[in-house]
Amino acid sequence: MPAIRTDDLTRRFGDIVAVDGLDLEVRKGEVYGFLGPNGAGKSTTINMLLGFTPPTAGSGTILGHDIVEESLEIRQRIGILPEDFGVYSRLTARKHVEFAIDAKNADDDPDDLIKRVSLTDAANRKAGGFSTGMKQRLALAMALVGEPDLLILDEPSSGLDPNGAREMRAIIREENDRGATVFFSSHIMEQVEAICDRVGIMRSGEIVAEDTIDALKAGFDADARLVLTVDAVPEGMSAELEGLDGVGDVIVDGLDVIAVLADSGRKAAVINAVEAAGATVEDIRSDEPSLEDLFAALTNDDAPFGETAERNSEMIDT
Ligand SMILES: Nc1ncnc2c1ncn2[C@@H]1O[C@H](COP(=O)(O)OP(=O)(O)OP(=O)(O)O)[C@@H](O)[C@H]1O
Repeated sequence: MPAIRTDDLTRRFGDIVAVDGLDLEVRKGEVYGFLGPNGAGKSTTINMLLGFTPPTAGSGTILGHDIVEESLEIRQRIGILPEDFGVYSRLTARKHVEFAIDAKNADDDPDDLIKRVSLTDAANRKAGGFSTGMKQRLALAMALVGEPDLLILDEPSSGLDPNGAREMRAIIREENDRGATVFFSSHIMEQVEAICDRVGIMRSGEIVAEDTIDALKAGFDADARLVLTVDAVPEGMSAELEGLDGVGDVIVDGLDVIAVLADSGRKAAVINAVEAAGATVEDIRSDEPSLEDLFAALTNDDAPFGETAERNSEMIDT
């Protein structure tokens, strides 16, 4: 039985199709990153999974329970960190965690959970005065109550400082090591790359690619980024290079000239054009695309990898 499964899950808001026939399967024990640009439908999907938003059509299960009919059973077994977590201003952090423990009939020590999210110094303060990152830490402490089988986290790192983001990663790993499945949405590619077993990339309400990050990258042309180190950058060279067939963006970073190639067969043409412009090429490298490049290719029509994206056999037809 998968941790999460959806069949043709759909949600419309008037004329807007926020989630369009989504078929998703998150396996037990994996860390699954749910990616997509603003407005792609991630939060709407999560809200349907959590029983906050009813689907217009389709169905879904979490740990075998129906997301519409059995949301109470589901809540007992999962930990959630919703988008826009609202605190009770007049209650302390400890009271919030105690509430969550009572609601789940769990026997956690609230102070242990508060310590895990580094809020010990603020445990007795009213949450109304908390910063965004502190509220996020508090929400995470509440999500961890009762050793949930599945954690569903909507942008868990939003509002966190770099230390907080690192701690969040560590907690996700610890929870996964204990056996929990983790499903989270994020815009932070380093975070995703560091902890996900698989990712699904959503666009306009549909999943456009789903696989391990390595497999997704392998489907792209590894030579797609050409980095030339030159002795000088003649004026107007970037514009000239961008005008070449098969060449997308050209970025100049000091004496490095980075050309994004839609066609990796155009390397020689770029090198010739750089030398024709009066520069000497001192070093040549080809970089593999980053997850950020993949994301751009799959979610942005103008992105330089758009054509290669379609060639990836792992890509799902849209
Ligand atoms: N309550 C609502 N009423 C009307 N439209 C909505 C509502 N909730 C979401 N939408 C629309 O549904 C689409 C998907 O939004 P959603 O919030 O799910 O995207 P998202 O992928 O989570 O975006 P972000 O990364 O910005 O959080 C958007 O066009 C949004 O405007």
